[in-house]
Amino acid sequence: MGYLSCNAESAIATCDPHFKKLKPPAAATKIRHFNYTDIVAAANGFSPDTFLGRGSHGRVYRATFDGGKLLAAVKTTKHNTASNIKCSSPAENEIEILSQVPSPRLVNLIGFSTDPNGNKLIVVEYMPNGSLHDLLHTTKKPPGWNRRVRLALQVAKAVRELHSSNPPVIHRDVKSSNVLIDQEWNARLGDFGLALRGHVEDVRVKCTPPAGTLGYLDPCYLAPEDLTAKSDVFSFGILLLEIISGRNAIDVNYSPPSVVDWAVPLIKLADYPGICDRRIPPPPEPAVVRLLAVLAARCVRSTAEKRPSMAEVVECLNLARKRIRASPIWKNLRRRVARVDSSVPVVAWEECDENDGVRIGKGESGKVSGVGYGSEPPNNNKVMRSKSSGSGYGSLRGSWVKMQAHQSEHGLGRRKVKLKQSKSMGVLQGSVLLHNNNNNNANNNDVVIGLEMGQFVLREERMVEKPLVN
Ligand SMILES: Nc1ncnc2c1ncn2[C@@H]1O[C@H](COP(=O)(O)OP(=O)(O)OP(=O)(O)O)[C@@H](O)[C@H]1O
Repeated sequence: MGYLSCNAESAIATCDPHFKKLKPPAAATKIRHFNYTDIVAAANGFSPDTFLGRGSHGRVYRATFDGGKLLAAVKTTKHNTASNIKCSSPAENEIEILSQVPSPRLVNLIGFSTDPNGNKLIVVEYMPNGSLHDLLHTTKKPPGWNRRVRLALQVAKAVRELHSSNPPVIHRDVKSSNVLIDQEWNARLGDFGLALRGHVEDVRVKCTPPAGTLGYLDPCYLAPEDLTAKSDVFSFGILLLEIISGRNAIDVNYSPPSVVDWAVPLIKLADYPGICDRRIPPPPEPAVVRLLAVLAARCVRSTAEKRPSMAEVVECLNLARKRIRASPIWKNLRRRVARVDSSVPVVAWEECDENDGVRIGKGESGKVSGVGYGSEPPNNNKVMRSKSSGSGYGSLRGSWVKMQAHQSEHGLGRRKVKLKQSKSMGVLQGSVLLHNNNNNNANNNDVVIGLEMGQFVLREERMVEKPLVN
């Protein structure tokens, strides 16, 4: 019983079994300075068969170094001439930050190079299973709840690690396309082009204009001095809503298009099934969705100070994960799998779930291809494809933000949509107690989530019958 809080900020290495399984990052070793000609050869002359994708700063290619021993991703970049502010380019920034905070939770830096035009090339660890965006929005078989919670937890731990490093790192671009999936299907946070390392009072942090991706950008972050770690918490909240609902941060197939404006009112009404991804069966424990939904709503609250810290977010997600794994269905599944093949270590199977076996369709170029959805969005227009396009830049009160437009094939054919900034609706009024909808499932350990005046309060306690009092 009691409010959730986390005092385990520095306990990653000792308390987290997942961490122990992770290999030490390549970046823990020396950062390499590659010859440009070696990079060209390793990426097969930047041919289409090595092309992985395109971002707002350039193209990404698969490259093989050291006689086939090292598989990496090479990010080509161009200096952003649109900005008249004297600062390092996103590529230089990424190299600087990633070389200082190697972690098995991040897409680590292996090395860098410079092309004949002076543009930087960044060599990072290769992530063979695409991005979380691909996994959520373009796979035939979207991930189930266990996998979703596990991925959310891994991202949360990555952001917590950044925030607790000294000096802290604020990522500023937490979003599903910047979460890549490694060989063991672990989530890794990448793309540090916009990240800032330093204390809030540091000159560099104070002088850097706001930046981020529309749809994920904290509405409180309008001037350099507004930046705090809570801006990453907001973006993580959007990501969590995306993970719960399977819909994009901004999606014109929904009304309202912003996931915050759409989901938070439903969460206020305790309509948790209403925000769940309809392509997958409901979670074995209904309380898990409540926990996730309320956590996401707390993260996107309009008052930054009232949002939880990433340490608290990790604590909540740990609780959600434990509840899924403690459910009878999940225990049965593990027991049955262990019986079928006793030679397979249970730990390996624990990472799978009811929707495992996700395969990402690859086009000729090796880029993940779009696949039709198995269910319909609320407006009953069948979405055949919902895919993040390359980002452009737009001006938001004098600052530069990436605009992540979502193209949709929607009866009228493909169209590009100009997006509006998403607004937070995190502040709640009124006092209400949200009971478990399915009383048959109630037991002494049920999670009861209370909504109190103006704020979400998350408690784990025994089932109670009367409303919470302030
Ligand atoms: N380390 C990597 N391993 C494998 N694929 C990668 C890697 N890094 C990026 N990609 C792929 O390359 C594509 C472009 O990535 P990039 O990070 O440049 O842009 P983005 O995150 O999609 O968009 P933005 O630049 O707006 O943040 C993505 O589709 C991503 O899946």
